[in-house]
This record gives sequence, structure tokens and C-alpha cells, in this order.
Amino acid sequence: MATDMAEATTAAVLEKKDNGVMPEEKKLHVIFVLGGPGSGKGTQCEKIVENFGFTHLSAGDLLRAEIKSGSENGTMIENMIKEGKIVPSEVTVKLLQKAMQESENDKFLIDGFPRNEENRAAFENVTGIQPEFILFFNCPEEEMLKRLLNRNQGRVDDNVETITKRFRVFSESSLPVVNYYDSKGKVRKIDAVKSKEDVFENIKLLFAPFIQEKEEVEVGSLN
Ligand SMILES: Nc1ncnc2c1ncn2[C@@H]1O[C@H](COP(=O)(O)OP(=O)(O)OP(=O)(O)O)[C@@H](O)[C@H]1O
Ligand SMILES: Nc1ccn([C@@H]2O[C@H](COP(=O)(O)O)[C@@H](O)[C@H]2O)c(=O)n1
Ligand SMILES: [Mg+2]
Repeated sequence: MATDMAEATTAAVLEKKDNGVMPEEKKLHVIFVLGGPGSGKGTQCEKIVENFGFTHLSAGDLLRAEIKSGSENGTMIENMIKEGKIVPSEVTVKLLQKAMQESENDKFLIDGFPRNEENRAAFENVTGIQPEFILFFNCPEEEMLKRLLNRNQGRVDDNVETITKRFRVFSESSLPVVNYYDSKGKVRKIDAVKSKEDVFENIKLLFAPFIQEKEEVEVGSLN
């Protein structure tokens, strides 16, 4: 049953790529970007987008946009975010799936997801997609706290009380997901304490397989 659903939904994601003549069964490349709150995921995702042509989907940003849109789930999501809690997977997976379907791209950085085992299983069951690898930002809490308190983006969860809760949720619910993928040899661990530039130098090495495709796109766009 779950497999049937997964196949059907993966087909739906791929259907968008249909060129009207033949269904173009493009393989979707998904990389999960994980790490504690403030470890620098969003910052580095922007650089990966610029350099390697990925589409950045931040689960947190999608949830914040859902609140702003006046959705019926808005109040529930806002309360969960204020408390540093994880929103039910059904909501988050639907938002991610919609964003992927609406994109022309076939390469996605999914940032801040999966946050717990329920997120992981729901995404896999609904989309049938397995991540190519997990980009994991390793950073001590002391450094993350300093960064979050200096972020100044007006986020309702960037205060000491909520940050403390987010750290606990990260250790108790998110790290086990990282360990799960590590046992499958899928985790690429980055030292996130370095400067933004040095962190990106290390990340670049992992994205080398995607350089060729980006160059082809650029050359193609000149013709
Ligand atoms: N390597 C770094 N050195 C110093 N500051 C950094 C570094 N990377 C990011 N920052 C800063 O730390 C803050 C948090 O970064 P960012 O928003 O990228 O983290 P995040 O992992 O996406 O956090 P969250 O999980 O809360 O969304 C930002 O103000 C950013 O400019
Ligand atoms: N998979 C997710 C991702 C995020 N949330 C909620 O959003 C908050 C902010 O997330 P960031 O990645 O932008 O830090 C997070 O603390 C959760 O409340 C979620 O529920 N599920
Ligand atoms: Mg972020």
C-alpha cells in the first residue's frame, strides 16, 4: 500500500517534467541539509544554489510562508514554532512536495528536514525519494547560540527560551535521524565552526559531481 502510494506520488512529481511528447523520467536529486539551529544551513544553501544550480527548499521557510498565507494551519504552525516543536509531518511533507512539483529543477537542497523519524518516514512513503546524501553541519551549542542571538531577522524563535527548547529537540529527535543515515553511509559531516568561506570550501568538494551539469546549462544558455 505504502509502496503503491510512493510510486504514484513520485510519478506525480515527475509528471511535471513531461515535455508533452514522452514522459521525461528525470531522476530527482535530493540532498537533505541538517544541523543544529544556527549552524549555518541556510547561509551555505544560498552559496550552493549560486554555484551548483540547486533549488533551496527550507522546511522552516515554507512553514513560515504558510503562516503568512493565512492558511487554516497557520495558528497551529506558529504555536509550534514559538515552542520550538516539530510540526506534524503531513503538513511539512505536503509543502515540500508542492514546492518540488512546482519547480522546473531536478536538484533540491531540502534544509531543516527531516527533523525527526516521523518526518523521514513520511517523506519516503509519500514521495518514494531517497536522498543522495545528508549534508550535516557539526557545530557546538555555544557557537550556535551566539549566532542565533545575533541573527536579527525578527524570528519569533530566536530568543534564549525557545533556542533552549530547539537545542533539546535537535538532540533528542533530529540527531537520531542523522545517526540513521550515518549507519547507511550517507552522512557528509562538515565542520561548521569555521568561517562562512572556509565552510563553503569544504562543501564544494562534495558537490563536484554536480559541476559538469551546471557548466552544460550555462553553455546551453549561451547558444
Ligand atoms: N560560518 C559562520 N560563521 C559565523 N556566522 C555564521 C556562519 N554561518 C552562518 N552564520 C550566521 O549565523 C546565523 C545563522 O545562520 P543560518 O541562518 O544560516 O543558520 P541555520 O542553520 O539556517 O539556522 P536555523 O536552523 O535557525 O534556520 C546568521 O546570522 C548567519 O549569518
Ligand atoms: N521539518 C521541520 C522544519 C522546521 N520546523 C519548525 O520550524 C522551526 C524553524 O525551522 P528552521 O529550520 O528555520 O530553524 C523549527 O524550530 C520547527 O518549529 C518543523 O516543525 N519541521
Ligand atoms: Mg535556516
